[in-house]
This record gives sequence, structure tokens and C-alpha cells, in this order.
Amino acid sequence: ERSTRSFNFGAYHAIETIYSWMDTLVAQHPNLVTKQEIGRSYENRPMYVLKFSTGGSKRPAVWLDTGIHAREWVSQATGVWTANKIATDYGTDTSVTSLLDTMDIYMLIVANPDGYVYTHTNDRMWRKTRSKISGSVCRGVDPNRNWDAGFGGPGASKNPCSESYHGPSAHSEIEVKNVVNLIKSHGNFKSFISVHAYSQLLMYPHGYSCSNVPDQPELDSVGRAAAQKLTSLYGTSYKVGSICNIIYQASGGSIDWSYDVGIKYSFAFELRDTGRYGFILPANQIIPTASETWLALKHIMEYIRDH
Ligand SMILES: O=C(NO)N[C@@H](Cc1ccccc1)C(=O)O
Ligand SMILES: [Zn+2]
Repeated sequence: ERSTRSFNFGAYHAIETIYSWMDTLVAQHPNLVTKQEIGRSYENRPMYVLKFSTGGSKRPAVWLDTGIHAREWVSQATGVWTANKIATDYGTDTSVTSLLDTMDIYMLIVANPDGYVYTHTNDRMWRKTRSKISGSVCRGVDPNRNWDAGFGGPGASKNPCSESYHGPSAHSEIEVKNVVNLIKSHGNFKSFISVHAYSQLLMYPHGYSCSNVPDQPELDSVGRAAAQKLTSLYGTSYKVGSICNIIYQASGGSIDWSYDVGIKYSFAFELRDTGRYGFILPANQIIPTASETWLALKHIMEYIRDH
């Protein structure tokens, strides 16, 4: 069976390659990693979550999703690298070991499978899901406008042909519904982190309103400290702030929903770069991007462990 050691983490891969790599990771770390199908996509592709756990039941958990927007390829690639990093560092890195002795980590690496396949086969710049919309020739809903958080408000489009179309109703997209169901049935998530590209930002709620959330001071200070750890590796500069204040108003976003259902440590990353390559980030930047991002993710998880 293909060892994970021969896997090229510095390349962008097709969904089939990522999915078979998941099986080798599980096979290599049977006491740490399990693969769960949380449901299927619109086009009936499995949605796999990798669960990292050393025992217990319903331990405090961290959620990490990558690839909700299909074209943001460095996001899914960072998810693959990060999953491997966690698995290989457990038992050797004292901090990772202590994290996993107290909490579980759930990773959804290909959060938008149909869209991801479409960016390989038809349109590299596809962002949305691939659902058919009744009454329109256009396809797909922006999965980051479809959550039940300020749904349909300013910062999303009601035009099915728009890149930020919110969909016919909140959680209309099965890819969103599958995650909502898992989070609600688990009930003990402390953190919800969604990884996008590009712009080099570390953001917290809300997107649907520019008013400060109650936990804004704490989220801002954790965010700034995490971004500093990221910058310390290669000097990559990040801005920190709420979605609405740092980029634009955006309604129906995933981390607004997670925050509003009580998951305080909700963050969104916008990975490299700042526009030179944009969504078409050269593959030679995957490992540096994932490596620097890991320092921020680790900081957030360590903060949660200690508070
Ligand atoms: O798509 C991107 N970047 O990838 N921009 C995100 C910004 C964002 C992030 C999180 C929540 C709301 C909005 C978007 O969905 O518009
Ligand atoms: Zn995005």
C-alpha cells in the first residue's frame, strides 16, 4: 500500500489522490486517526472527516475545514499537510501530544468535493457548489453564504448566477447541512476554523455585521498572537480583525454560524498570497504556506487547551 512518506505534499492533487492518501494516513496511525463519512455531496461524492483522538468520549473538540471554496487550492493542500503534521508529530512534539491528550481534532479537507472536481475538469476558477437551481441556467451556491447566520442579509447575492449567491434557503446545500448536523450532534466543539485563500488575513466574527461581538477583545488578542507566530517563520505578514471590518460585509458565513451557536473560538484564515498569483498559487509555496499556518493553528489550540 502506498506509504504516506512517498506522498508529495508540495503538489496539488486530484480528489481521488487525496482520498486514497487519507486511507494510508489512517492505516499508518490506527490509534490516532479515523476517517468518517459525514454525508455526501450534491453529486453524491463522499465527504470525509479525519478525526484525531487519543480516547475519551466527546472530548472538547476543534473543527478545521479547508476547501469550502473550490478554487482556493492552497487551502485543501494545507489541509492535507496539516493532517499529516498532526499525525506525525503526535508522540514526539510535546505540545501536539498534550493537545491530543485533552482534545479531539476534526478535519474536513475537501469541504466542497463537487466544486473541487469541477476546478480540475472544467473551470479552474469555480468557487461554489454544483447544485442545480430551479428557475436558473446558472449552477451552484456559495457555501460560505448558505449558513443560518444573518442568512440572506447584506453581503450575499440573491442572483443564482452570482459568485456569492446565498442559495434558496439557509443550509439548502447538502455540503453545509452535513457539517451543521455533525457539529450539532457532537455538541462539544470549542473552536471552528475555516481556511480560505487568498489575502493573508486571520479573521473572526461577524461577517454579517460590523458591530463587535461580545468576545471581540479576546478573539482579537488570540488572533494577533497567532498571526505573530505565523509571521515569525518566513516574515509573511497577516492582518487581523473581524470579517466585516477587515474585508467586507458577508452574510451566511460558516464562522458566524459557529460563533452564534456558541463556539467561541471561531476563526477564518485567508492564506497566501496578496494577489500576485491569487488563487493560482505556485505549488512550491504549499509547504511554506502550510508550515507557517500550522504555527498559528497550534497557538490557537494551545490557547484553548490552557483556557
Ligand atoms: O472567498 C473568500 N476568500 O476565500 N472570501 C471570503 C471571506 C469570508 C471568510 C469567512 C466568512 C465570510 C467571508 C468569502 O467567503 O467571501
Ligand atoms: Zn474562500
